[in-house]
Order: sequence, then C-alpha cells, then structure tokens
Amino acid sequence: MAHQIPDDGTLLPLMEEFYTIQGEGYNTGKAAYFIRLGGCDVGCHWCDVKESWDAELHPLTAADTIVSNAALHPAKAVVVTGGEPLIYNLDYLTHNLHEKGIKTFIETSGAYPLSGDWDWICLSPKKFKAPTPNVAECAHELKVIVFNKSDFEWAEYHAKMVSPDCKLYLQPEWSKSKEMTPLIVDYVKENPQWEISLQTHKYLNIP
Ligand SMILES: C[S@@+](CC[C@H](N)C(=O)[O-])C[C@H]1O[C@@H](n2cnc3c(N)ncnc32)[C@H](O)[C@@H]1O
Ligand SMILES: Nc1nc2[nH]cc(C(=O)O)c2c(=O)[nH]1
Ligand code: SF4
Ligand SMILES: [Mg+2]
Repeated sequence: MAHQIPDDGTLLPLMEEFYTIQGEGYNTGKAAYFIRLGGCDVGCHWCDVKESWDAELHPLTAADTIVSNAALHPAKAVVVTGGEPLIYNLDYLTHNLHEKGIKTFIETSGAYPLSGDWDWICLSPKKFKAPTPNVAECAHELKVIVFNKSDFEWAEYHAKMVSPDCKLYLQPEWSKSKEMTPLIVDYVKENPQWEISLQTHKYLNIP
C-alpha cells in the first residue's frame, strides 16, 4: 500500500536517525544528529544509500517525535538527509527544531523546490535530475561528486548558478576515489576557489 503522506510535513518517512560527526563538506568534524528520510527518484548509479530510495519501506514518523529525539543530544544541530529530503514539505520540521534551539542543516540534490528554514544548505547537484534555480541561489555550499574527468567542467557550470559567497567543494565518488582524488588535488591547486571534501566518516568507520 502506498504511503499517504500529508503535505503539511507532520509525518515523514524516516529511514534512520543517528548521532554522529558530519563527515563531509564545510561542517566536517562537527557533531550533529542525522535524520535520513526515505524516498528518492534521482537515480544516481553510484548512490551510497540505495536502500533509501523506496519511501514505502520507511515508516511514517511524527515530525514531533523526530524533534524530541534530536533534542536529547548535546550538539544542537541536525542534518536532514535521505533519500532526497526536499521531496517533502520540511517547514514544520525545521520550525519545530528551531523552537528547541536546534540548528538545521540539509543535504540535498536540489531536484525539488526548497521548503524549510535552513541554517546551512549543502547542494550536491546531479546529472540525472537538475537542481531547481531556487535551491542553487540559497545554497551555502556546493558539493560536486567527481566520478570522472568530465565532472570538473560540470562543476564549473554549477558554480555559476550559486551565490558568490557559496563555498565550493569537490568530493570523490567513493568507488572511484583512488583515481579521482589525485585529479581533484591537482584541480584545487590550480583553482583554489574550490576545496576538497572527503567522506571522512567512511575512513573513521562511523555512521
Ligand atoms: C546520499 S545523499 C542524500 C542527500 C541528497 N539526495 C543528495 O544527493 O544530496 C548525501 C550525500 O552523499 C553524496 N554521495 C552519495 N553517494 C556517494 C558516493 N558514492 N560517493 C561520494 N559521495 C556520495 C551525495 O552527493 C550527497 O552529497
Ligand atoms: N557522518 C556522516 N556524514 C555525512 N554527511 C552527509 C551524509 C549523508 O549521507 O547525507 C553523511 C553520513 O551518512 N554520515
Ligand atoms: S540524489 Fe542523493 S539519495 Fe538520491 S540517488 Fe542521488 S545520491 Fe542517492
Ligand atoms: Mg552518507
């Protein structure tokens, strides 16, 4: 049976929630509570959480419960990820997190319109479903996954879509990391407006 998900954002398909260290991008090294919502139709062939794709496998959970769980942890910061979290209306969730003094960060492909009130937006655009201009304009961080050499040019194309003060990151696709990381290192040395982002949680063996 298909989930009937109310569009007021009070119920969300929750795949998992865990307290860990942000492994990627600008906030690397900072403790945060991760909320992983199920559902994604972007279809990245190298996606590292394909189990998230089918929303119906993940129980509809009260946003109030997610907020209370988040509030139990010392770091007052939440990363909402997925799946593609912007499939859902995130206004209610982020409003209630803020009411509890919790900062809101999102990891998104930008493939759906922006909802929610965010302290930090990490946009990781995908070839398989282009980001909406609205998310690109609001992004604090652009994180492009490098799977092959052509992705540098593609990254520059997206850098033109974001605001001038948006941080720019190149992150190797995990399975191609050995090949791509040296290319990223060379690229960043030549183009220092870009920085390298590694999936440090995978090296640390933490969630
Ligand atoms: C699993 S996605 C979920 C959020 C959203 N759907 C997105 O793609 O931004 C979280 C982050 O992991 C990155 N990611 C996913 N699979 C990866 C892989 N195999 N190697 C490197 N980064 C990956 C995504 O680009 C994104 O920045
Ligand atoms: N530690 C840790 N950091 C992350 N940063 C982005 C992640 C994600 O899957 O969205 C992620 C994740 O899954 N774990
Ligand atoms: S958009 Fe994100 S969750 Fe969806 S397939 Fe791509 S990496 Fe995976
Ligand atoms: Mg991850």
